[in-house]
Amino acid sequence: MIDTWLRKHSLIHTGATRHPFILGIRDGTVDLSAYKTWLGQDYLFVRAFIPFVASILIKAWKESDDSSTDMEVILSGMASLNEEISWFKSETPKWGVQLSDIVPQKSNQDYCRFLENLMSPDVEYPVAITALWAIEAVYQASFALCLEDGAKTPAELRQTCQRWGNDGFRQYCNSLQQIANRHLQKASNDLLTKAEVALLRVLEHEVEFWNMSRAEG
Ligand SMILES: Cc1ncc(CN)c(N)n1
Repeated sequence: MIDTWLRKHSLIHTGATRHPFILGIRDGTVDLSAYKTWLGQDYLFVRAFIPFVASILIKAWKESDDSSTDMEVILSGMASLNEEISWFKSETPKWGVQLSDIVPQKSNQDYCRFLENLMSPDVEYPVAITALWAIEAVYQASFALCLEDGAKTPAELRQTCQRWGNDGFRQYCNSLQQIANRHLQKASNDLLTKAEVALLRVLEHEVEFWNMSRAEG
Protein backbone atom coordinates (compact mmCIF):
# COMPACT_ATOMS: atom_id res chain seq x y z
CA MET A 1 0.00 0.00 0.00
CA ILE A 2 2.65 2.45 1.11
CA ASP A 3 4.85 1.82 -1.94
CA THR A 4 1.85 2.51 -4.18
CA TRP A 5 1.22 5.81 -2.41
CA LEU A 6 4.88 6.81 -2.62
CA ARG A 7 4.83 6.21 -6.37
CA LYS A 8 1.58 8.16 -6.72
CA HIS A 9 2.92 11.09 -4.67
CA SER A 10 6.53 10.88 -5.80
CA LEU A 11 6.82 14.62 -6.50
CA ILE A 12 6.06 15.74 -2.94
CA HIS A 13 7.94 12.76 -1.52
CA THR A 14 11.05 13.83 -3.43
CA GLY A 15 10.43 17.42 -2.28
CA ALA A 16 10.52 16.24 1.32
CA THR A 17 13.47 13.83 1.08
CA ARG A 18 15.73 15.78 -1.30
CA HIS A 19 15.01 19.28 -0.10
CA PRO A 20 17.56 22.04 -0.93
CA PHE A 21 18.40 22.27 2.80
CA ILE A 22 19.46 18.60 2.79
CA LEU A 23 21.16 18.88 -0.60
CA GLY A 24 23.10 21.84 0.85
CA ILE A 25 24.35 19.65 3.70
CA ARG A 26 25.25 16.91 1.24
CA ASP A 27 27.22 19.21 -1.07
CA GLY A 28 28.75 21.19 1.81
CA THR A 29 27.17 24.53 0.88
CA VAL A 30 24.62 24.67 3.71
CA ASP A 31 24.32 28.00 5.48
CA LEU A 32 25.31 27.17 9.05
CA SER A 33 22.86 29.71 10.47
CA ALA A 34 20.10 27.71 8.69
CA TYR A 35 21.45 24.61 10.41
CA LYS A 36 21.24 26.38 13.78
CA THR A 37 17.65 27.40 13.08
CA TRP A 38 16.78 23.84 12.14
CA LEU A 39 18.52 22.51 15.28
CA GLY A 40 16.60 24.71 17.70
CA GLN A 41 13.26 24.25 15.96
CA ASP A 42 13.72 20.50 15.70
CA TYR A 43 14.35 20.26 19.43
CA LEU A 44 10.93 21.82 20.03
CA PHE A 45 9.39 19.54 17.41
CA VAL A 46 10.84 16.40 19.04
CA ARG A 47 9.43 17.45 22.40
CA ALA A 48 5.96 17.54 20.81
CA PHE A 49 6.65 14.37 18.83
CA ILE A 50 7.25 12.24 21.96
CA PRO A 51 3.65 12.49 23.29
CA PHE A 52 2.46 11.75 19.73
CA VAL A 53 4.47 8.50 19.70
CA ALA A 54 3.15 7.72 23.20
CA SER A 55 -0.40 8.11 21.89
CA ILE A 56 0.36 5.55 19.18
CA LEU A 57 1.69 3.15 21.80
CA ILE A 58 -1.69 3.43 23.54
CA LYS A 59 -3.52 2.82 20.24
CA ALA A 60 -1.35 -0.28 19.58
CA TRP A 61 -2.11 -1.59 23.06
CA LYS A 62 -5.85 -1.16 22.42
CA GLU A 63 -5.75 -3.03 19.10
CA SER A 64 -7.82 -6.22 19.24
CA ASP A 65 -5.33 -8.34 17.27
CA ASP A 66 -1.96 -9.30 18.69
CA SER A 67 0.05 -6.11 18.45
CA SER A 68 2.64 -6.86 21.12
CA THR A 69 5.45 -6.75 18.54
CA ASP A 70 4.07 -3.42 17.30
CA MET A 71 4.36 -2.17 20.88
CA GLU A 72 7.96 -3.32 21.12
CA VAL A 73 8.88 -1.48 17.92
CA ILE A 74 7.13 1.72 19.03
CA LEU A 75 8.71 1.49 22.47
CA SER A 76 12.17 1.15 20.91
CA GLY A 77 11.41 4.33 18.96
CA MET A 78 10.51 6.10 22.20
CA ALA A 79 13.81 4.97 23.76
CA SER A 80 15.66 6.51 20.79
CA LEU A 81 13.71 9.73 21.30
CA ASN A 82 14.94 9.84 24.88
CA GLU A 83 18.49 9.71 23.51
CA GLU A 84 17.56 12.25 20.86
CA ILE A 85 16.56 14.79 23.52
CA SER A 86 19.93 14.28 25.27
CA TRP A 87 21.66 14.74 21.92
CA PHE A 88 19.88 18.06 21.30
CA LYS A 89 20.91 19.18 24.79
CA SER A 90 24.57 18.46 24.09
CA GLU A 91 24.54 19.62 20.44
CA THR A 92 22.87 23.03 20.86
CA PRO A 93 25.52 24.69 23.10
CA LYS A 94 28.18 23.80 20.51
CA TRP A 95 26.34 26.09 18.11
CA GLY A 96 25.53 28.83 20.59
CA VAL A 97 21.85 27.87 20.60
CA GLN A 98 20.16 28.34 23.98
CA LEU A 99 17.25 25.90 24.39
CA SER A 100 15.31 28.26 26.66
CA ASP A 101 15.48 31.04 24.02
CA ILE A 102 13.97 29.12 21.11
CA VAL A 103 10.61 30.41 19.97
CA PRO A 104 8.56 28.02 17.81
CA GLN A 105 8.04 29.32 14.29
CA LYS A 106 4.76 29.09 12.44
CA SER A 107 5.59 26.01 10.33
CA ASN A 108 6.71 24.23 13.48
CA GLN A 109 3.57 25.24 15.36
CA ASP A 110 1.40 24.07 12.46
CA TYR A 111 3.19 20.74 12.34
CA CYS A 112 2.89 20.25 16.13
CA ARG A 113 -0.83 21.11 15.96
CA PHE A 114 -1.22 18.46 13.26
CA LEU A 115 0.45 15.92 15.58
CA GLU A 116 -1.85 16.95 18.40
CA ASN A 117 -4.90 16.33 16.21
CA LEU A 118 -3.58 12.85 15.37
CA MET A 119 -3.27 12.14 19.10
CA SER A 120 -7.06 12.15 19.48
CA PRO A 121 -8.51 8.74 20.45
CA ASP A 122 -10.85 9.19 17.43
CA VAL A 123 -7.91 8.81 15.05
CA GLU A 124 -7.57 5.17 14.07
CA TYR A 125 -4.33 3.26 14.69
CA PRO A 126 -3.57 2.54 10.97
CA VAL A 127 -3.83 6.28 10.20
CA ALA A 128 -1.57 7.29 13.11
CA ILE A 129 1.04 4.59 12.47
CA THR A 130 1.19 5.56 8.78
CA ALA A 131 1.89 9.15 9.83
CA LEU A 132 4.56 8.00 12.32
CA TRP A 133 6.27 5.91 9.66
CA ALA A 134 6.21 8.84 7.19
CA ILE A 135 7.65 11.32 9.71
CA GLU A 136 10.55 9.04 10.60
CA ALA A 137 11.13 7.83 7.03
CA VAL A 138 11.54 11.37 5.66
CA TYR A 139 14.39 12.04 8.10
CA GLN A 140 15.94 8.64 7.44
CA ALA A 141 15.95 9.10 3.65
CA SER A 142 17.09 12.72 3.87
CA PHE A 143 20.02 12.25 6.21
CA ALA A 144 21.10 8.96 4.63
CA LEU A 145 21.60 10.96 1.43
CA CYS A 146 24.22 13.07 3.22
CA LEU A 147 26.22 9.95 4.11
CA GLU A 148 26.32 8.41 0.64
CA ASP A 149 29.63 7.93 -1.15
CA GLY A 150 30.66 11.19 -2.75
CA ALA A 151 28.74 13.37 -0.26
CA LYS A 152 30.66 16.47 0.85
CA THR A 153 28.88 16.77 4.18
CA PRO A 154 30.86 19.08 6.50
CA ALA A 155 32.67 17.10 9.25
CA GLU A 156 30.82 18.96 12.02
CA LEU A 157 27.44 17.83 10.60
CA ARG A 158 28.26 14.18 10.01
CA GLN A 159 27.18 13.12 13.50
CA THR A 160 23.80 14.77 12.94
CA CYS A 161 23.38 12.88 9.67
CA GLN A 162 24.41 9.61 11.35
CA ARG A 163 21.67 10.08 13.93
CA TRP A 164 18.94 9.55 11.33
CA GLY A 165 20.91 8.13 8.42
CA ASN A 166 22.31 5.10 10.26
CA ASP A 167 21.37 1.50 9.54
CA GLY A 168 19.55 0.89 12.83
CA PHE A 169 17.24 3.82 12.16
CA ARG A 170 16.63 2.54 8.61
CA GLN A 171 15.61 -0.83 10.07
CA TYR A 172 13.31 0.88 12.57
CA CYS A 173 11.63 2.73 9.67
CA ASN A 174 11.27 -0.55 7.76
CA SER A 175 9.60 -2.15 10.79
CA LEU A 176 7.17 0.78 11.05
CA GLN A 177 6.40 0.46 7.34
CA GLN A 178 5.66 -3.25 7.73
CA ILE A 179 3.38 -2.60 10.68
CA ALA A 180 1.54 0.14 8.78
CA ASN A 181 1.17 -2.06 5.69
CA ARG A 182 -0.14 -4.98 7.74
CA HIS A 183 -2.89 -2.82 9.26
CA LEU A 184 -3.69 -1.02 6.01
CA GLN A 185 -4.23 -4.37 4.29
CA LYS A 186 -7.21 -4.99 6.55
CA ALA A 187 -8.51 -1.42 6.44
CA SER A 188 -11.75 -0.14 4.85
CA ASN A 189 -11.60 2.23 1.88
CA ASP A 190 -12.57 5.09 4.15
CA LEU A 191 -9.65 4.35 6.46
CA LEU A 192 -7.26 3.98 3.53
CA THR A 193 -8.24 7.43 2.31
CA LYS A 194 -7.62 8.91 5.77
CA ALA A 195 -4.19 7.24 5.98
CA GLU A 196 -3.22 8.46 2.50
CA VAL A 197 -4.26 12.01 3.41
CA ALA A 198 -2.24 11.78 6.65
CA LEU A 199 0.81 10.69 4.64
CA LEU A 200 0.39 13.62 2.25
CA ARG A 201 0.00 16.10 5.13
CA VAL A 202 3.21 14.77 6.73
CA LEU A 203 5.12 15.26 3.48
CA GLU A 204 3.77 18.82 3.16
CA HIS A 205 4.67 19.66 6.76
CA GLU A 206 8.16 18.21 6.30
CA VAL A 207 8.75 20.40 3.22
CA GLU A 208 7.50 23.44 5.17
CA PHE A 209 9.81 22.56 8.07
CA TRP A 210 12.87 22.47 5.81
CA ASN A 211 11.72 25.70 4.08
CA MET A 212 11.39 27.40 7.47
CA SER A 213 14.94 26.38 8.44
CA ARG A 214 16.36 27.81 5.22
CA ALA A 215 14.32 31.01 5.26
CA GLU A 216 15.39 31.99 8.77
CA GLY A 217 19.00 31.02 8.26
C1 LIG B 1 10.52 17.73 11.58
C2 LIG B 1 11.00 16.38 11.96
N1 LIG B 1 10.56 15.29 11.30
C3 LIG B 1 11.03 14.04 11.69
C4 LIG B 1 11.92 13.89 12.70
C5 LIG B 1 12.42 12.53 13.06
N2 LIG B 1 12.04 12.12 14.35
C6 LIG B 1 12.32 15.03 13.35
N3 LIG B 1 13.21 14.99 14.37
N4 LIG B 1 11.88 16.29 12.98
